[in-house]
Amino acid sequence: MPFYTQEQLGSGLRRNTEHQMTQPKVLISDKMDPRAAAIFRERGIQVDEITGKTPEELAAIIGDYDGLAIRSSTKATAKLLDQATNLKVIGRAGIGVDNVDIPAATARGIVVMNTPFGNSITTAEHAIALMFALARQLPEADASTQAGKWEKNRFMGVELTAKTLGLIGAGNIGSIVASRALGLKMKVIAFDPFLSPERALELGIEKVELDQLLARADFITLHTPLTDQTRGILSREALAKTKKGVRIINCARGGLIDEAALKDALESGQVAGAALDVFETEPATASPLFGTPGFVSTPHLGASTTEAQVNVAIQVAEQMSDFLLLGGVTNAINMPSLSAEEAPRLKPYMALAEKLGRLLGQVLGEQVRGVSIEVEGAAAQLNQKPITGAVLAGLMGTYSQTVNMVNAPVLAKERGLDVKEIRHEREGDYQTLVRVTASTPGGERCVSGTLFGNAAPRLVDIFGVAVEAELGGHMLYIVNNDTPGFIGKLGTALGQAGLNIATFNLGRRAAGGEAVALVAVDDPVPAELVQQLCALDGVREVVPLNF
Ligand SMILES: NC(=O)C1=CN([C@@H]2O[C@H](COP(=O)(O)OP(=O)(O)OC[C@H]3O[C@@H](n4cnc5c(N)ncnc54)[C@H](O)[C@@H]3O)[C@@H](O)[C@H]2O)C=CC1
Ligand SMILES: O=C(O)CCC(=O)C(=O)O
Repeated sequence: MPFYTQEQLGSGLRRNTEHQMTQPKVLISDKMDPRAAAIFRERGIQVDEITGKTPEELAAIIGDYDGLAIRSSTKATAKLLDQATNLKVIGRAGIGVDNVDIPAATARGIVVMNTPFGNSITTAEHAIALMFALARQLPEADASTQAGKWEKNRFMGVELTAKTLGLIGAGNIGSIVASRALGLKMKVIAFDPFLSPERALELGIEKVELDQLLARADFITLHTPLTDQTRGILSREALAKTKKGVRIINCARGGLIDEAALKDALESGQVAGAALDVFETEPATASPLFGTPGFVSTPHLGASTTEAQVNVAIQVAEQMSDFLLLGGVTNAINMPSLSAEEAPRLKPYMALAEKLGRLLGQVLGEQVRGVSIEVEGAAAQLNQKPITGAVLAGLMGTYSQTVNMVNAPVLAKERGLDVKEIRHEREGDYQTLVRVTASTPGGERCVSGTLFGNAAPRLVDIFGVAVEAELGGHMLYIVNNDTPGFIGKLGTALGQAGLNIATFNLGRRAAGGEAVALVAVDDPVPAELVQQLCALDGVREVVPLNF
């Protein structure tokens, strides 16, 4: 699967093993609102809903699918993805993608997308709900009352008004929590190294360092992803620096808080209350924290409202369908976005770019040290990233079976390929042009192409020689001395080898100088014929090409 071609994406069809065209197939492997499956079906995608499978059971069936729609239960590990031989897209109906091995997916050319906003209000509301639960000890009071105890004097709460809320992480969800907390007349401070002072001002919150937040906050709520920097951000040492009697809420990810240290801090009274929706190990069916006074928990319910689940189900199904049917890319973690509206306009450019990359890869091989991709005229109005991805996929596709637009930029970087992007808004000789220049030890070599009728890719220049050729199927690239009679000899050799010529395109640097022929033939060119052609008088180079 070197490149998601028109056949693989955008036509709504896919090749099955018998090379027949079939509908794309999606597996929904976690419990999801039924609207997701309905959307896939409405858009002509086959869908199976198979939930609760073990990793081994999932590995046995995943090879059948083009798309995998998940929430947080399915673990898309490298081991599972090894079996996912047809998979093109993983859609996470939610925000956190820590259950997906992103580098493994990228390396296999699988786009990973999430739905970053569909459940954020719901999760922010859950954090606020837990803050109230802690402030007024609602779970304990409820349990006691329903046990017939009526312990009115046991449950003395605290007001939220005028208290300081410390946000760790003020992104999507953190900023919604801030707005709700400000409505409750709390003072909000935030530790987030990526929060700009302007944004803090706009949110009406104070940006502080972590130690200041620990020292000042009456309530702390966490809203960061789990990364190497945030793991254990509320460590034993950090908890010791908090204001005595602080209350802590975590609706983000388990692993942000040292759970053993939290238990000790609750028992010592340093922390008056803690509410966790997320745990280091999930499902958390046992935890030393369970039963600790002041501890409240929910089973990762942050996103569990009807509204949020409908939002994320619809969004993930639409995004995955757009990708599988039209090539549109929205909210991808490992690929630049490409809207479903942009995708049809970009598609012919991506086909052109892929062919130019493939041409360079086949002619120059391992000599290519870097590429510069220039877009000119109409092409410069478009998103250049997909064009670059397509050039790289074509270039590296000549020696890698696994490269595609998704993993090409990463693979290029890994291989030390220097990639440059240049944009010329003004038209040159053509209304639209893509030029790819490869740097090689022997100097720069450049090919250019345009679109005829805004749709049909054509090569217009190869290494400084003007030609006009459609790149497709089996071809021969021949460089020879421009002498009378050469074309006749070439035609005879091809005819004797039983190879039918489909199209013949010629160009030359100067009369009597170097000439170039691009010949499209109906069948693959046998190696013996290449040798025979190399031996013809005046031939300098013969390269069989496949597109
Ligand atoms: N409990 C649940 O069911 C749900 C949990 N979540 C989780 O909530 C978390 C937050 O989600 P969003 O707000 O949408 O993410 P976001 O990406 O919009 O915000 C994360 C914020 O954390 C900040 N951040 C990153 N590294 C940091 C560090 N070292 N120290 C302090 N701040 C740092 C970022 O700058 C960003 O502002 C994620 O972990 C997500 O997976 C999301 C939805 C539901
Ligand atoms: O799908 C869920 O219930 C979990 C949501 C979540 O954790 C997320 O979106 O990051």
